Amino acid sequence: MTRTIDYSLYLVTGRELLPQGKDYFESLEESLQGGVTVVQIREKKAETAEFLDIALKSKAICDRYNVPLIINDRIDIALAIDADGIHVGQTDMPVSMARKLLPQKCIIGVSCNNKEELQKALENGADYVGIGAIYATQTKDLTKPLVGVRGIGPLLQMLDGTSVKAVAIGGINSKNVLRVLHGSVSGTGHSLDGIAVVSAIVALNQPRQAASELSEILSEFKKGPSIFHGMSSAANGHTTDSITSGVVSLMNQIRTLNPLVHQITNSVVTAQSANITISIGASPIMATAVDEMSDLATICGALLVNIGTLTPPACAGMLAAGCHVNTWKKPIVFDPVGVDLLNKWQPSVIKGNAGELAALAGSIEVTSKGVDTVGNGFEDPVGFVTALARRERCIVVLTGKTDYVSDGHTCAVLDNGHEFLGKMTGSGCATGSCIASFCAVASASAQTEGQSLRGVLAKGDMFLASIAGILVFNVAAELAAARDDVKGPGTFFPALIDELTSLTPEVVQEHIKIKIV
Ligand SMILES: Nc1ncnc2c1ncn2[C@@H]1O[C@H](COP(=O)(O)OP(=O)(O)OP(=O)(O)O)[C@@H](O)[C@H]1O
Ligand SMILES: Cc1ncsc1CCO
Repeated sequence: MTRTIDYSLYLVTGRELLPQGKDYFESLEESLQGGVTVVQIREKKAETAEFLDIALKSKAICDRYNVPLIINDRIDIALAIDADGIHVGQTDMPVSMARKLLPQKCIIGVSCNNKEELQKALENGADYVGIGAIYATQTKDLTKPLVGVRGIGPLLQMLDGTSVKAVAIGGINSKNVLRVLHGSVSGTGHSLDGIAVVSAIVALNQPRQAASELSEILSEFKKGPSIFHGMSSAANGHTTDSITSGVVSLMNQIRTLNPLVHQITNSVVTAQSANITISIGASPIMATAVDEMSDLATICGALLVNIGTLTPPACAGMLAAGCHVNTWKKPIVFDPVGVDLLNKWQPSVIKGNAGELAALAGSIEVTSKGVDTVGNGFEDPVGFVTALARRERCIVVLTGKTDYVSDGHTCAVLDNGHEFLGKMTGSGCATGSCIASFCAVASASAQTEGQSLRGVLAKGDMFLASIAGILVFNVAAELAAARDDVKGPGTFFPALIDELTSLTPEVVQEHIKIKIV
């Protein structure tokens, strides 16, 4: 009988990484006390006798904690110490051959970097796969491309319907583990069975503490319901009435809370978006320098990243800002054109027009001319946003004449707005500023007392906040366009700022055009 293995926190040893003066066996024991659930002994340089000695002593320690032990590469050592399994790389003993040599109870794991390697591992009967490298690391020379967080999901999907388990490896630590867990869930809801770490435990003086922190994050993540582990939305329970009263409540709070909304946006709209943010009752800060990002993340209520006119310094700022804001569990609204940033941090909301979201989704149904969408948009916009929200594990907002907001289960269809918005540059960017401002309010006012936030990337109902941002902007646009002093898009914009400034929740409630599908 093969032993059932809990892959959650998979420690790969690395003696060369131990802090000066730290004993290898002491470090191993402390890691086990912290909650490591499986150990792989990796000794690339040791002679056989030394490897054997380390493996035997490690086995005795692991046995005391009832934690299975796996040997890297060396079948002879695995056999000699009666290990629970063996882990092979792509250039080591093939899985099928190892299977013949090892007792039936031994599990076999294999490192995989891409679909071809994973397919081979499946055909050869591997019990688990180590997917990596996710991030660049110093523990291993990389000869293959990084898988990246977003590369994990498609590989996990290949394991659907099999009993093969998967862990991700490469540069994972307590800072990025939640991003890896959230960002790697496949479109079919397949999530990682665990994460493998080396330096995030071994290189520390307090491995017990490091392991226990990682273990807590992992178990909080796994507690969440199915595909939506830790996602910020209560959309499932929403009705049009609950949305209307939720929007009224967010509007009532925004002017007293006056949240600081950090926006890294394009050079075309920076001042315009900052003014719109002020008019709805929030406070903009449009900083882009990398050095400021860590401090800003502590004081802002939400972050907006819009990549319309991307320059290398702004890109570096976006990278840093998103990582810091994720760490503080604050909302991020992403207005996309390029997707690589999403390997580094997890947005709470993605907002775009049909052309932008089609590009993000890899769909050819809709194309863009510059920043504008060509044609009528998607044939099934509700299906599209719902699928994209599921895939990206965040709220997705599709703007246009009609706006669609989905959390992957429920879709809200919003029919407010005015055609003048389509004739003004940066109206989509402004919608993003409004959404980010309400995300800041929803996050700040979220009821989280007594609730662990360890498995969650941002608190608050981002579905409701996205709807509030769109409604406030679009109802004010209707009021502005109807004014006698507004003759066209030129006079419309100042009137829009005025209407946003004086807009009340009661007026929004009167004008709201919403359907839940
Ligand atoms: N014809 C229209 N009628 C009503 N509302 C509209 C119309 N066009 C756009 N809007 C509203 O304007 C806002 C921006 O949406 P849009 O899809 O135009 O963004 P965008 O294409 O990203 O804009 P930009 O690239 O100029 O920033 C949304 O709130 C949307 O509801
Ligand atoms: C016109 C334009 N060009 C790059 S960003 C932008 C603002 C609208 O998205």
